[in-house]
Amino acid sequence: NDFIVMTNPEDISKLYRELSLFPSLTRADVGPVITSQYGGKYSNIYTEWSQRDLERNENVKFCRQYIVFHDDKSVVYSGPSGNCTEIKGELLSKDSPSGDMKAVVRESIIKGEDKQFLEIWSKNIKVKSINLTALKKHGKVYEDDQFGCLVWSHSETHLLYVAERKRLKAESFFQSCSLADEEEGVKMGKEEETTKGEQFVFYEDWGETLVSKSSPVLCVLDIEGSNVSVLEGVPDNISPGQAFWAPSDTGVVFVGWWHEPFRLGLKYSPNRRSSLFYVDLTGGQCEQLSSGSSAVCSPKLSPDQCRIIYLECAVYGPHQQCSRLCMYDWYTKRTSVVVDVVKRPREDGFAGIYSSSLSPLCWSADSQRILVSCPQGSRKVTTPRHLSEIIKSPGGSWSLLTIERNLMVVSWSSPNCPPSLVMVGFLPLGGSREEVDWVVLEDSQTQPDIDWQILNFTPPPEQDNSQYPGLDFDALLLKPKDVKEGVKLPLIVTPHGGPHSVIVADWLLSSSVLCRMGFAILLVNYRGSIGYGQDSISSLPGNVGTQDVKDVQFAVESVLRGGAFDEQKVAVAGGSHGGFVACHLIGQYPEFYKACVARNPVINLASMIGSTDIPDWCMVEAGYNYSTDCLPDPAVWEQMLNKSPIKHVKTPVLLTLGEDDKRVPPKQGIEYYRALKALQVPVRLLWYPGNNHSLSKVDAESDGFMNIALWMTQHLSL
Ligand SMILES: CSCC[C@H](NC=O)C(=O)N[C@@H](CO)C(=O)O
Repeated sequence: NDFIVMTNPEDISKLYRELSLFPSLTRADVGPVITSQYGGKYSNIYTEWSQRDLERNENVKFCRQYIVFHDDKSVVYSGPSGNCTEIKGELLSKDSPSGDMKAVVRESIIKGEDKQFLEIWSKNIKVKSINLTALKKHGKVYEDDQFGCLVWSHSETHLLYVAERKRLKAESFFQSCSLADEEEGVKMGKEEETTKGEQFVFYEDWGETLVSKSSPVLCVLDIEGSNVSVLEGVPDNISPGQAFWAPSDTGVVFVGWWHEPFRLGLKYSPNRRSSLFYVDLTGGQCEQLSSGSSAVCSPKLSPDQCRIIYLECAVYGPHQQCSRLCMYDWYTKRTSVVVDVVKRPREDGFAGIYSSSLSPLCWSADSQRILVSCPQGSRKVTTPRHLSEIIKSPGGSWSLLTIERNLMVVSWSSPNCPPSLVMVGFLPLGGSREEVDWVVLEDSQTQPDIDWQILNFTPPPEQDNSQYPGLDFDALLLKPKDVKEGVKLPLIVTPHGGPHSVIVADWLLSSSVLCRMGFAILLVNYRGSIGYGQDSISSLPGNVGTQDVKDVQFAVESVLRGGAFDEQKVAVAGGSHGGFVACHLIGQYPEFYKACVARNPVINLASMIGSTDIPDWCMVEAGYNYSTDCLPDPAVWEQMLNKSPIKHVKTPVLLTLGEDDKRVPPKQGIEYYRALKALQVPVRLLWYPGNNHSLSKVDAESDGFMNIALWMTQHLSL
């Protein structure tokens, strides 16, 4: 076995640096159709990208434009127009529907203080710059993809956005206003209203990644008068977001999340009670457009402004579920289900919709079809409304960035191809069987040294789920290419988090670097993952720590039987619920795994329920129903403890924890660290300040990767 795994830290960091250069596509907008002086028609395509900058220790955002000549049915010529430009300080931006203007919400530090501005650009002039901070009509503008939006009215005279509700300045009962403050107030012509005794009042927030987001309000800028107003009429017990202008700009449609009796984390949790609402601009009346007993998100108005499509799922239960695609008819006020929940994958392969956000534009030009990108097993595909028309795609993952007048912009990537392949193509007419003629705008660099495949597994009869029998699952296997015969590779097993999420055949930075170092990586989509039908999802709650763990072990042992891997050099790594599975694996199969890495792992469900932003998750995954008024019950706690991985362990563990994680508080990892120390098991703990659940800040991610790689090489004795 003369195969050498890369172990030198200098070489590993060089490789990481090289592969981390590939940017990812975050957005694409198609501009209006322009007719050139020679009669040819073209549109500009604006794209935004994100790239890690290891030197500056930040993710940089940049844009690049392309020009696409077409005849409304096919692309005639396309190419980039100009080079990339870095984007700084822009929180939100949006071109007006005609393409004549652009709105930007910008953050700028002035004299050491954060200020927010709303800018209007026309041609090459910034025609307005409104200091939103000085106006004091509201708090900070929401730039997140849960609530945030920046939307032009159809008339292009108003802009709609979401911001934190204004809070009165809180003062102590014992503090008198300083002379300087008073003078400043008098100079500005407005003395700020203050309130006493409210300084330390607790404000609930919406949890992980949405801390400091508590009470959003809908705001409208009247561009002509530079006047900002906060919309009235939204009920007080509702947090509004994902808003857009109703047909003819008569009012605003939005998703409202109930925040009573208290807020629960929203990130990765589209199962929160919410509804579609309409607030009328003249009377301020608010109307509920969808049932109040489900969870809805991502409403999109059709180009003919007659219908709204949105996603719907059940409240509570598994956090990610198979969604229903619903349609609300603006004029008949009737709602229909366009695509229902799919329990088992159908004959044609369609397994249901698993998404909590549709693309910003997803309608065909005739307002008859919808395009959705979502996982179907280990692949991510884009499907039009008629299911038989699933666009046949090569392996890998397709993401729809936008569709405008039937011109689709997609990004494609696979485990050996970074996601810079931007393609455009026209959606064939409804009913036609024509294939899409894709044109590549930005090519990508395939990694010839990485081989990958999708493996399918049928659990053995004794591990079948009696309530949901006959469920299969699959896994992605990445291997270094062209390994000599007889060479046995070290194997890193990776269960995903969630548990109701999935690893699709996408570009995965850390897996590709580990693969180039000489490891094989097995990423297992155990039963309970999304993309395989609702039954698969429903089969896991109550069985966490057993079904997921056994599926992963079954996949690993099946792969090892193939003889291509070194049974003495198997390690496991996972984050969050994936960390829970990893820690269970080393507890349940003590001699099998030689090293373990866990990022923000769930260690003890019983102790986590009181500190996570999603206590319902602990109840549901332990097999119980959740209600907001449920009080601690010793029998439930006993079950939660029994299902947790804090057991006898011999395997060395590397823990990577985010100080600001609201989802799986780092105390979970500390609990495990202490147990391992007491057992005298080698453990190393990395503590990342300023990081939350994902540990995705550039320095935490790159430092975490290096430590993981070196932990593996050390404990697999490479
Ligand atoms: C109470 S923590 C639940 C686990 C967590 N689920 C949702 O946030 C999790 O596993 N997260 C995954 C992403 O889905 C992760 O990899 O962080």
